[in-house]
Amino acid sequence: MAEPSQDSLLRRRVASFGHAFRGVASALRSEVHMRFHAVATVVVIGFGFYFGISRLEWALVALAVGTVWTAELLNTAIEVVVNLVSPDYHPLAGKAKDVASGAVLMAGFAALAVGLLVFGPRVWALFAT
Ligand SMILES: Nc1ncnc2c1ncn2[C@@H]1O[C@H](COP(=O)(O)OP(=O)(O)OP(=O)(O)O)[C@@H](O)[C@H]1O
Repeated sequence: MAEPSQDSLLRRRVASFGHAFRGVASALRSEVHMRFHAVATVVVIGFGFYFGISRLEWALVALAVGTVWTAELLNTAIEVVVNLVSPDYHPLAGKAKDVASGAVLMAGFAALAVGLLVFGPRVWALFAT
């Protein structure tokens, strides 16, 4: 069997990126929580520039933001699959959705901790002066 050419491998990679971005756009359209994360991300990036946070702090913020987006996207995917395979009530369907939501909650707590540690003292200093 002939090896796929470099050209067709590249085309497949580009197509995969297209599918992935379509997934993010689709989740943004259907999930109000995703839109909330998008707004929160813009606000956090704005805060980062405003307060001139360090390179390491940017890395922590990027990790926190990325983790929340990842958890929310996986939660959305799980919800969609559960609705597909179990449109009727089933305790396991409920458990799958609850556990997936739990992942978003945990990522949110971690992001909150990063936000408070990085921005908390700076915001506090603004009001204390
Ligand atoms: N098919 C089902 N069988 C049993 N319980 C379900 C089922 N669908 C939903 N549930 C229960 O209802 C809760 C909310 O489900 P729903 O599909 O409304 O998610 P959601 O509120 O849209 O989630 P999110 O807020 O993360 O978008 C679930 O976490 C689960 O406890």
